[in-house]
Amino acid sequence: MDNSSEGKANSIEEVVNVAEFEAIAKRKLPKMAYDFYASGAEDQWTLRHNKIAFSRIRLRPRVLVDVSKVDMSTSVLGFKVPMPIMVAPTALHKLAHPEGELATARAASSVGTIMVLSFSSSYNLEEVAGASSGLKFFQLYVYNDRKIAESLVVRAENAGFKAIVLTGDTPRLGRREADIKNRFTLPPNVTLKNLEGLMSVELDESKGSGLEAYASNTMDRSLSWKDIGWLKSITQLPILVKGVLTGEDASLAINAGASGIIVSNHGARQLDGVLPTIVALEEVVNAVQGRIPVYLDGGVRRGTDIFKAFALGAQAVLVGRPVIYGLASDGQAGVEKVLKLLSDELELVMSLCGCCSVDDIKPSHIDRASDFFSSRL
Ligand SMILES: Cc1cc2nc3c(=O)[nH]c(=O)nc-3n(C[C@H](O)[C@H](O)[C@H](O)COP(=O)(O)O)c2cc1C
Ligand SMILES: CCCCCCC(=O)C(=O)O
Repeated sequence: MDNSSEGKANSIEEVVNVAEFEAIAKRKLPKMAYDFYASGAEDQWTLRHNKIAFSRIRLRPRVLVDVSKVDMSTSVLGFKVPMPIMVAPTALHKLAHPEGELATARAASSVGTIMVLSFSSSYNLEEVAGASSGLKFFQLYVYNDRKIAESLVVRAENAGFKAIVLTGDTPRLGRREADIKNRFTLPPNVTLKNLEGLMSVELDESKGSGLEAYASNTMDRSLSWKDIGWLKSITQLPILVKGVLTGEDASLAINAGASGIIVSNHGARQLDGVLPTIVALEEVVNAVQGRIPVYLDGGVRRGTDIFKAFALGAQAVLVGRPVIYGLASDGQAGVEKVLKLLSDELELVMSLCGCCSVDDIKPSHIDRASDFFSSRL
């Protein structure tokens, strides 16, 4: 990726873009933690292309538009937010910072946006709910023991979470070779805190990634579209399906009663070789035909990326690694800075493209005849 200022900042004060947080985080974190956060599956082709694909889309700005007022606000599942950028669910924030998900929740709340808390968080969902008054959704994995999901969904609803994000792309964990080499395991002060009292969490790293071995024993590989009905029978909350990359699955999600879709390849950590999300987005949006909202994550690092996702039909984006790197760099303040940088950049690109609201961002603001669209990659 051509990111000329990537990695140049020596301190938080010097950071001028989101990508620069990664180098600071890398310096601060133990190798095992940094590699866990940074890596993708296998050859990491999709990891690279999640970003490259954004850079291949050109913008078509409109000029001499009155942009003296630019409003980035939108609504997500009926909740008004000042910017269309959410915190994606990512595991184990305590590996990045002692205040972990508590700091992330406070940061999301202070900028007014939504945090999706990972099932695999290192503070439990009640602790995170109590950390800030901001809007939160809960991401769900379903284990072989379905009572665990049932218990967590009820707890999330009682704690005030406003939606369940069902991750559909993880019947097994992808092959993350850095974690295999590092024999990934958890330090004594970090665990999957939501599971305390429900099951013991022990990672066996003797043959490779302890997390992969653990997931392989616990994840319910039989989970399928019919289980959305089961999920709807245990919660009143809207359900977003995360991990959709095809029009076929988008239609199945709608038929199953999903309230929204997150186009995601899990930050390229599951199946290497799948389409970059910004490329998959158009097919999903075409299949959905406006019936439910479509959100996107994967490789979003610039306001221009967010703008391009909107031009292709996304109604909000989520960011994963940048939030973790901000957290590792400077706790709550670091996450706030990441979210603020992205929203400032979005406001600028909207102004420079002649868009006063996110609804003004249209397909005509991007160049559909570029090499990106003729070759798709
Ligand atoms: C370290 C890490 C942990 C993740 N943990 C989860 C998780 O627990 N549940 C989930 O649905 N997705 C998880 N994801 C995927 C993110 O929700 C999101 O799809 C991805 O990070 C977006 O790509 P980006 O990191 O390029 O922004 C994780 C991603 C990373 C990098
Ligand atoms: C439930 C155990 C597996 C946690 C995996 C977290 C995750 O999704 C990731 O990408 O890492």
